[in-house]
Amino acid sequence: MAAANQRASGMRGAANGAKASSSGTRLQVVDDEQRFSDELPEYMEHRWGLADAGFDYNVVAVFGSQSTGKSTLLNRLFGTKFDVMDEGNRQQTTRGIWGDRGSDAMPVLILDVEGTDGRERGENQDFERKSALFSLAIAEVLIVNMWETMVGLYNGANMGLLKTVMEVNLQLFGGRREGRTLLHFVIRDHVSPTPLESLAATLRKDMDRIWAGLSRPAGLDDAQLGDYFDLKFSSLPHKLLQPERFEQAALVLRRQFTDHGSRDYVFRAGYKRGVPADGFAHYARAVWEKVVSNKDLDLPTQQELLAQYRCDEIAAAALGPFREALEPLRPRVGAGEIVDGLGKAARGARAQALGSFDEQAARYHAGVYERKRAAFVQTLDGELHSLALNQVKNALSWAGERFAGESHKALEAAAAAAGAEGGEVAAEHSFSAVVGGVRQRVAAWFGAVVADLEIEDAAWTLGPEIKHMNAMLDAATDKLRAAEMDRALEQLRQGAQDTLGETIGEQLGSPGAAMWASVMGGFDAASARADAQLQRRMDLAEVRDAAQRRQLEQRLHRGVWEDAVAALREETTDQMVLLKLRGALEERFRYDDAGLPRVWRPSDDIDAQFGQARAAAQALLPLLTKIDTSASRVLPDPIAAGAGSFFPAGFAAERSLALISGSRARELAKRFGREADALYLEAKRAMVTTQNHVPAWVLVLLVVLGWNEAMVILFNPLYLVLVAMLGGAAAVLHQLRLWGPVLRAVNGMLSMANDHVHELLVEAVHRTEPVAAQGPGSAAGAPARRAARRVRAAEDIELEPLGSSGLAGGSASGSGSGSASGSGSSSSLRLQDGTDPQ
Ligand SMILES: Nc1nc2c(ncn2[C@@H]2O[C@H](COP(=O)(O)OP(=O)(O)OP(=O)(O)O)[C@@H](O)[C@H]2O)c(=O)[nH]1
Repeated sequence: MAAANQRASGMRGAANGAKASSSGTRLQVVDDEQRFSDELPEYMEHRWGLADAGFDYNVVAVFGSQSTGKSTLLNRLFGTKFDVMDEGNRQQTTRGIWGDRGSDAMPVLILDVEGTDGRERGENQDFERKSALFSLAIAEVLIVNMWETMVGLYNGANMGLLKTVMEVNLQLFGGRREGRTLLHFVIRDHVSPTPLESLAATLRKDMDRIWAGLSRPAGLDDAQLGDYFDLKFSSLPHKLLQPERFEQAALVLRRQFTDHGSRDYVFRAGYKRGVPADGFAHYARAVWEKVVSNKDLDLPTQQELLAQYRCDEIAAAALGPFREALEPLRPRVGAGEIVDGLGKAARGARAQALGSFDEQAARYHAGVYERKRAAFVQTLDGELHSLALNQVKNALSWAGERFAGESHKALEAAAAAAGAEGGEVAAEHSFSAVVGGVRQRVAAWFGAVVADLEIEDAAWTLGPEIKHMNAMLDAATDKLRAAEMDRALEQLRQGAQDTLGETIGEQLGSPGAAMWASVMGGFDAASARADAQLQRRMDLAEVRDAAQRRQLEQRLHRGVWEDAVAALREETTDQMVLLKLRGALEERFRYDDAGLPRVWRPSDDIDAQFGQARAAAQALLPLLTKIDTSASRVLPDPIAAGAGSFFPAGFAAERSLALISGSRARELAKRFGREADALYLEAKRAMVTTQNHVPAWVLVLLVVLGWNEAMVILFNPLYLVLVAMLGGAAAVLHQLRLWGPVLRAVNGMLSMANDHVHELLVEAVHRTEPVAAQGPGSAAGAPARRAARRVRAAEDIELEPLGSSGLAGGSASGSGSGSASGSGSSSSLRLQDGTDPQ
């Protein structure tokens, strides 16, 4: 077995040089090259199942010379399987420090320590001191194993080593160490008649002597051995010579380690190191490293270090499930969802994590635990705060949308209700009532979301988010109010436009001197009504700021004014103005005072009538060129914009008055003149047509006188054929619609003939001029003047086009001379029969 153990000792762990046994549950905690095993935590947890034992476990170590049956004793007491030296090959069996758990679920961690005085180590006592010091520091019970024959010996009983170890122990772990250590002396091969008490007394004296001779650190001068150690003594018979008694005594001794009820039960509460099982591995390593480095070590400080380490470990372990619990919720919140029950889940995960932390970490150094707990809480709450803020952000966004959406709907419903009530907004449909109601609902919903996320003892609160939400709702309300006022302005403006448009259409439809007074009266009434309604709408919408109210009033006034101006401009387009002027002209010229259409007779003074009617129509044009606001009681006089004015600053109030520019007015006057001329000619034609009507008796006379000629034609084949041909040609022309070109050709021929006659006449007049010069009263002069008038008339009649500007100027004088009195007027009349209308 020793060989096997050697082989085991010879193996080097890849990580730390220490190794586990190839069989069983033993672990070489410290190898013979003083390296501490990395596997101890794993053994504590899985192989030995001690990690969850809390404080309910014990640590036992053994101290003694090499090959004094230490492993044999431990195996008997705890059912372990530490290697025991082969009888036939006496050499060191245990190298380094081995650990194992007691059998039968005994919650005892046993450390089998390499024996002292080993041949293999020689003079080098370094390891045996360190291992002894380590055992003394971490074990509650240190079994000091020795042969009976060693009792009383100083070196043989390892008293020298024990002294050194106790001395260093005092220096390293002195002062404030917690828990004493039981030094359990087990005397082997007790075969002499010397009673155990006697042997114990000897050893106790040796211990006192050692203690007295210790060099103590400052402050520990009065420290007693009993302050640090309890001493207990047992003996066992010779294993080889008295095997049965040995086994029985070993069983009795075992009960001292297993029987809680036994009076000799060795594990007392006072020996506890205060290290929970799950922190033991770390603690043991820290002690070993301190022992190896031999630096100053304060055990409570070490416990603090341990506590820090363990608390961090526990916190990290508790953080895992905490994050796992919240992990599915994070992406949902990140995607903008408002996760139902997030607060509950968060609080649950937090409580679980803290509970788990408290359960394990509370066993450690109180100060460290409190600090670490606070840090852990901070970590948890930090993550929860971030999650909560994201949820609140989503809720905020949703609250904003919901507020805007519901408010819009409610306002539209209110507007519809107001429409049904004839535009009057009832208080319950007012902006403040409608939006206030929605806001209350949204705020309550948001408050519930926030309340769900609050954590009672968290360092943060979501109060600022409520403020944020209120600010957001304030801003959204302002926006809605502005939109509501825009809508109100639009409605009021529309209402004003409807009534005012009617007045404007009516007044400008038949313009007159009182037109502007009526229009302005309508404008004043519409403005005042709209203003009164605006005041009410502003009150209902809680627009309280005076400047804001003034601004809205000005916007309304400007809007109503602009609509009025737009309507006026529509009424004063070129077409409309010409229509109005023509209408005015026709009304006076074509209709009589009774409103009946005139039928012109030769006796009528058509020129005078025309002149008066045209003058009256032309007088309307200046009236339409500019809005006359002088009759308005509402509009400022002079009309202006700016602070305190009816119109907002920047509005070109004065310019808005102009309807028709000067150049446009002149152009319109020309066009109207031409249209008037056409009307005049039409009237003239109508009179000529009346005048040229062929009387019935002429027709009768024509039939009577032409009877013979008709008979001649009828009964003369030549004439008949000729008439038939002419009739056929006329029918063809009519069918082919060629009368137009034919008539134009005839006209051309007539025109040429006319020119020729004209020349002849002029020539004849020139030849008769000397006769006419004899005096106006001469008989020969009268036909010549008539001929001359005919010539001038003929000249005038030929001039085209009809109705040039000369008519507007010349004829406006109302001279009554038919064709503008020939005073340079280009207005002419071509009569098909070539006669002068006068
Ligand atoms: N005489 C005697 N021999 C014993 C007793 N117990 C064990 N032995 C023998 O002593 C030898 C050494 O026993 P171990 O248990 O290996 O001793 P150890 O102290 O563990 O040895 P190391 O681990 O090498 O220091 C073995 O051969 C045992 O059989 C005992 O009580 N009396």
